[in-house]
Amino acid sequence: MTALQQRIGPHPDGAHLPAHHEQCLGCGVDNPHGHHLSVHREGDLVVATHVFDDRHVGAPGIAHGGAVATVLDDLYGFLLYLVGEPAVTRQLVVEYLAPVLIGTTYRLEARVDRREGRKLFVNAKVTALDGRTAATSTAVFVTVDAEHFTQARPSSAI
Ligand SMILES: CCCCCCCCCC(=O)SCCNC(=O)CCNC(=O)[C@H](O)C(C)(C)COP(=O)(O)OP(=O)(O)OC[C@H]1O[C@@H](n2cnc3c(N)ncnc32)[C@H](O)[C@@H]1OP(=O)(O)O
Repeated sequence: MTALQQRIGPHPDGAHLPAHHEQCLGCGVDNPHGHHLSVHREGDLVVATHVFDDRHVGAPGIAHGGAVATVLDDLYGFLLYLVGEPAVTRQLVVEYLAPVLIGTTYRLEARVDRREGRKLFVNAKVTALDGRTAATSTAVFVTVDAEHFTQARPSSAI
């Protein structure tokens, strides 16, 4: 079994989900520039509790929109563990409803809305602990085979 197949699971409800790989910008524990996203499964949802820090600032005190998009994109990448197949982002849409504040705790959650062939239509939201939604998102992911991930470095495997 490859490392990718092992990561894909299955994973039971409540389980902590493995990072995509150690250097992943969203979730890799060894990436010093990364968000170190920690994600678990809640039924059909993938969920993270997350705090943006000073490395991800845009306007003073406010997370950069690209950083928020990065984290949402990576969170979607955990849905592949529920789907049971690797998939990659084809389209990512973010609605920034309110500033996402540096040093503030947010709940991030994502789910698969529907599947049509290889296309996964997914959605997500970023909610402050007082219940206010700071961002919503939709995306289209497309399932791929394992060879997709060896295009850049044929000898590498994830
Ligand atoms: C452990 C695994 C690691 C996972 C890491 C996750 C990290 C977080 C997520 C990411 O950051 S992924 C990185 C960013 N994304 C990419 O690098 C993907 C780059 N794009 C591609 O490689 C190709 O475009 C892709 C593999 C996604 C699709 O190419 P294909 O040639 O295989 O498919 P095609 O272009 O025919 O499109 C597939 C289907 O999607 C449809 N489609 C494309 N864009 C669409 C769109 N915007 N909305 C709706 N449908 C869309 C398209 O019409 C078609 O529908 P049909 O199958 O019904 O014909």
